[in-house]
Amino acid sequence: MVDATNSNVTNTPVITRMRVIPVAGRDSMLLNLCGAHAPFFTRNLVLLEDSAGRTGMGEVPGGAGILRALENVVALVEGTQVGRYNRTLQSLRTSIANKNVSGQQYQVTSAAEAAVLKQPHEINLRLENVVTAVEAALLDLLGQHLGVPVCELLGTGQQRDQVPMLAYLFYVGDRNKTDLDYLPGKGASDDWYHLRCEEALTPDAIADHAAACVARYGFKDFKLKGGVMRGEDEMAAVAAIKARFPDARVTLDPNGAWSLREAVDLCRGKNQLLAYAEDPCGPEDGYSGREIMAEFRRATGIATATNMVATDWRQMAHSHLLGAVDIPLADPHFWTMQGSVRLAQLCADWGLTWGSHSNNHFDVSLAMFTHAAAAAPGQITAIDTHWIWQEGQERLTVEPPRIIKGCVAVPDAPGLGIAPDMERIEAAHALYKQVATTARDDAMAMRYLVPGWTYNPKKPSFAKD
Ligand SMILES: O=C(O)[C@H](O)[C@@H](O)[C@H](O)[C@@H](O)C(=O)O
Ligand SMILES: [Mg+2]
Repeated sequence: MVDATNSNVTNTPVITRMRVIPVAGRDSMLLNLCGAHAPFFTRNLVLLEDSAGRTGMGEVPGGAGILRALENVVALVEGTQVGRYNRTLQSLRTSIANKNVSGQQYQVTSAAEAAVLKQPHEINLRLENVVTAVEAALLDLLGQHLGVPVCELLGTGQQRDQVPMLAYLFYVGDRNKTDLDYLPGKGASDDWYHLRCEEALTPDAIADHAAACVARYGFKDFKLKGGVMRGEDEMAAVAAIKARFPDARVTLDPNGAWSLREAVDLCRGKNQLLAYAEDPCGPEDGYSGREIMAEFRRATGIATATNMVATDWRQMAHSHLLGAVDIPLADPHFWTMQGSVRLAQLCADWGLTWGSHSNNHFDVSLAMFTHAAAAAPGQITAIDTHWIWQEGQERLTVEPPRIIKGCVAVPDAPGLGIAPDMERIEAAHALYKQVATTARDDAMAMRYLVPGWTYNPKKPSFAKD
């Protein structure tokens, strides 16, 4: 009898080398509930080489914990067959679960993570990040082997040719008040390249950012990161965007900083302004974030989105029973690419709308988002991407996907449709070695603007008392 597990009897290529490369890129002083982005962000890159001489790529959040976990699974990936990618991913899940990754330190970097850290889901998110890095690279290789784009290998295959993205706007702090190494935007060739480096704290400044983004990328959808100013001021900023682009879909995401009462007061009757509300409120008074979001939704009639209260299947089930969330933001980096598309299939059948959350990322992740969204059936909402803050100055691939008319065209090329630029990758790795601390720390930069500043999940970070 033939041993079907023997790699000699089937003919998909074998993984000959797995490289895990931590990389860093430059960022602006973006404000959020957790503080201000430092001048550098980090990511973990996985490069898989196979016996056919091809390279597959995957990118996930930075941080020492994920890096170490990825390094620990190299032996489980090398020597495996590309065609048996699910078996390989399953062996990763088992191995990581057995090693109990929760024992490692994981630092709060964002409100989303802060909420998650209070719960055991932290473990799942970490595990899925590790799995996704390898999954993306394996799917990239399988797609190249079969001659089809990755989206054809996900769910029921490619559903669209264009993936809508949103303009992810932030309040921006004044980098001149720090001695940190933020890049100046002066003299940049494009309005947006210049503006994204300059202070933006008023509704007008935010609307100027929106306009510069539209001019460069043609967006029709906007999201403002809130949890920074007073709720009224943030709603005024949304109104300012809407005044310039009346047909646009606009949302605001204070990362659960508002109380239920505040959120209802701010949003009730604002259906003309807000296309939906992203995590307007969160857990309070002994009620879970899902329960509070459900109450918000009933009280305002405004659709809700989240990357905080429905971040895995178990939370998703509770969320659905409560009627808490219309738009789960199923970021493939923590749902896995296959998991994110499975959730999209469920959304399509259950009358929900699929979307995706993001963090600062390079162009490999942009390709991963694009393929997951391309395979999402039914109606989707324009997906988050931080890429506009990096586009034009950062890249790890030869030719990054481009945002044109608010969309990324789904590549026809096999795999993820990207090719590594090894020079750029080495440079981003060198930068990492120069600047990386163990984890992202948004409080550090914020303390330049507000001495002694500390994180409070229920207090906008930059609002005057
Ligand atoms: O500051 C940021 O980049 C954001 O707040 C993210 O960290 C966050 O995860 C966000 O994208 C979100 O939607 O919650
Ligand atoms: Mg969010």
